Amino acid sequence: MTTETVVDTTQGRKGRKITLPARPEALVIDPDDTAVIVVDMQNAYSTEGGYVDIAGFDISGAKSVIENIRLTLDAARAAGVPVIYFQNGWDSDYVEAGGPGSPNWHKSNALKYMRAHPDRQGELLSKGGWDYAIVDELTPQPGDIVVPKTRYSGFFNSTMDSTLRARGIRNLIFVGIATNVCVESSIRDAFHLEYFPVVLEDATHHLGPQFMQDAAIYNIEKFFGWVSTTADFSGAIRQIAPENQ
Ligand SMILES: C/C(=C/NC(N)=O)C(=O)O
Repeated sequence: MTTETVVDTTQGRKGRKITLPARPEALVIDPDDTAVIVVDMQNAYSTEGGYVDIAGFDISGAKSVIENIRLTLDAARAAGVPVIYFQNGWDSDYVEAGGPGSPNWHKSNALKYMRAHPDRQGELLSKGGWDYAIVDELTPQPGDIVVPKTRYSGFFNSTMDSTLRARGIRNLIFVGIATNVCVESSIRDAFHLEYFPVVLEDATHHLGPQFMQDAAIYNIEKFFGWVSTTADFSGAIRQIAPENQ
């Protein structure tokens, strides 16, 4: 069992340092090496009438998560920390979704729903459509970066890794939906690509039973990263906001 109480991600490099309260250890991070990653905050996953709602998943917790993400993004932007959105979906012909030769064809609940309800064909997770759009409460702002993705992990078939490396970003603060699908998938790949992933547990929502949220947070804390909260991140990053200098 580790006896560390603080992990210094800066490894002694010069630069600004803030301490982010987190589990299993607090993290010392350089805000200039840090970005907030907003995972798939689209109508598809957060809004009544969107894909996961009509597919039968419970999204009743999404509204509070949207508010916590809004608070997180306000704090990040005020401190000059980059905000990067993942946006999940495919072209309107679903070529990017893969055909029957792709496991995605067989596992995607959106594709399966549209095959069972042909009148909805072309509506779910289709680029340019309402379901694919970022929710109104979290519209990307000037200077934010939007990275399209076509699978659960934002590090596959996307520009994400080069977008981060080009900016020297190594600490990734994850918020979004779903904790146990695209958030955890992206955190796992971030970890394997040598990033320091942190999830803000009260700014994420799961798909499925409550124990899936608990399991995903356990997995991240124990094996793939660190866990913090909206209040702890906002409080830590506020130290470097220009009005507080
Ligand atoms: C099941 C699912 C999850 N998406 C996500 N953003 O976690 C999907 O996209 O079909």
